[in-house]
Amino acid sequence: MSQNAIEIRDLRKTYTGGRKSPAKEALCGVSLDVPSGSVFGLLGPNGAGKSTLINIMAGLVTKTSGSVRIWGFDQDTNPRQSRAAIGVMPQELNLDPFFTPRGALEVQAGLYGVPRSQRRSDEILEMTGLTDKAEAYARTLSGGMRRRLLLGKALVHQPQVLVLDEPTAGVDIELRQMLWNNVRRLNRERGMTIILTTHYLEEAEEMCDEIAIINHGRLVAQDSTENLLGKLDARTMVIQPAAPPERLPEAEGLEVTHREDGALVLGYHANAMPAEAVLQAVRDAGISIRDVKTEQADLQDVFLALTSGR
Ligand SMILES: Nc1ncnc2c1ncn2[C@@H]1O[C@H](COP(=O)(O)OP(=O)(O)OP(=O)(O)O)[C@@H](O)[C@H]1O
Repeated sequence: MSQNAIEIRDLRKTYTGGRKSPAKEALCGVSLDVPSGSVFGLLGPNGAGKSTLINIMAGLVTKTSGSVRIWGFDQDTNPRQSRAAIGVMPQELNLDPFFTPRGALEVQAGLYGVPRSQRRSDEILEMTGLTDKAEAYARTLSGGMRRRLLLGKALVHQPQVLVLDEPTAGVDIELRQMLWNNVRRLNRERGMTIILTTHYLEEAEEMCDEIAIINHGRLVAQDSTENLLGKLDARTMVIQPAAPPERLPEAEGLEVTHREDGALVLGYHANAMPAEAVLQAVRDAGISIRDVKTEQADLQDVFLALTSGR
């Protein structure tokens, strides 16, 4: 087993256009490593290329060029093994309405060549909370139940890598909790590598060890969640002076603006300048502080900084 669950090199995808639509370059040379055992977040604005990337990994979309290795198996030279190593929970609730959950799991296991003796339908139904509905037609299942069944289907062949495409988009809090608890358990107890896309940045912040941000078909950042948040270390300190200042604080790397309401807005980078140094610059300017507030970056800021205006 390689150290990386997924290794992608210079991956490109151009959707060929039709008579009315021009060709679209959805991925413009993406290289990406997903460490095995991690919970990995793939983030980006709409149309960035996330689904294209996931669908190529899943073998559902054909790449234009580049290479994809899943669990050490190259997609081109070892298609069967690389496909067996990955399970995908898609975004769309595409289920055959006339299958029961148990039937759908059995068919999926059959497609992956899982021998009957090794099928785990009962266990998966239990895990996804569908035991009671095991024999109900899929068309009678609620949206939440369908989503859980899609998770179950992604797990029938016990893949080492589980990919979740927007698993919690539009789902209620209870189902979201259940999905995340399942995902955490699969990651912690079975060491399964999890790759997910989400629009909920707090969710990525909470769940993911590592995050890649993609925009316009290019990777714009990949790092541990902690480093990514640390990198964008822009801070703002808002100070209400006790009296109108005679001069403004000065220090290298400190940006100062004076607001109409008298407040001083101090912009600085926490990695280069501790808050104490900012306060010292304020005191050095002879300003006594009536009130102080700080704001720090969250993933939303990182995301905006990396994806806006490009
Ligand atoms: N089958 C297709 N034919 C032509 N263009 C496509 C096709 N699928 C996607 N695209 C285009 O490729 C680009 C990337 O789309 P993709 O669905 O991968 O983005 P995404 O990041 O997953 O967005 P979303 O979050 O909205 O799902 C978009 O401009 C999209 O319009």
